[in-house]
Amino acid sequence: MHSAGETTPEILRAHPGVRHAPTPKLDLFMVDDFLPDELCDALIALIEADRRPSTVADYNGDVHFRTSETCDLDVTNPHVAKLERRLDAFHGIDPAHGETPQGQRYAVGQEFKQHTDWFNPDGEDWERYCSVAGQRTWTFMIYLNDVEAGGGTRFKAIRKTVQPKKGKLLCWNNRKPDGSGNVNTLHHGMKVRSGVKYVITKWYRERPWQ
Ligand SMILES: O=C(O)CCC(=O)C(=O)O
Ligand SMILES: [Fe+2]
Repeated sequence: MHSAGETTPEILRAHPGVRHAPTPKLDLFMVDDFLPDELCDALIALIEADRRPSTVADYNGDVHFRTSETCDLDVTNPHVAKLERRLDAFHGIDPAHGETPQGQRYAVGQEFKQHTDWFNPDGEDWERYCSVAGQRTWTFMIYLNDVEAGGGTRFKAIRKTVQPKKGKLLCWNNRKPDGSGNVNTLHHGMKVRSGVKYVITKWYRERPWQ
């Protein structure tokens, strides 16, 4: 059995074309062509139209840690609703556990340095971000375009860099089997060298988000 904020490797692997990174260190999955090109283009247009500087939790003093821009997507928009339905059908997680989906935009030279998506229970922002809905469980990330150069997502613990590809989904479990944060999920949204990079990020929580 798994809880409402969860999915399982078995559920994910049941879909055609899903690849599982061959490592015991974390559960990481990829699938190409998860979103059709037209939907990627529509989501890029939404990100272009409404973006703000990205923020971080537990600020570490490095103003260059996350230099991208973020868009809080409007879930009443039909393209965003389509994205959400596609995700729901894929992972089976109760949609109530999902945070508002975001778009991220990286221009040349922008990056998100190595971090985990789970929050540090001893960190100063735990109360602010996790007191109601709890820890992040799963991360779903979708590349919305092909990037000319750079912009890969690097998982150092398994020496793997995932290259952006239009419509490709990447997802992973942020926790170890005992529910605590898995440091092997540390990842780096690497600098874009040429072109612009757009991604969707959708995070799930242990308890309902809203
Ligand atoms: O852009 C990437 O490749 C990684 C994005 C990311 O890690 C995040 O938004 O949490
Ligand atoms: Fe991340």
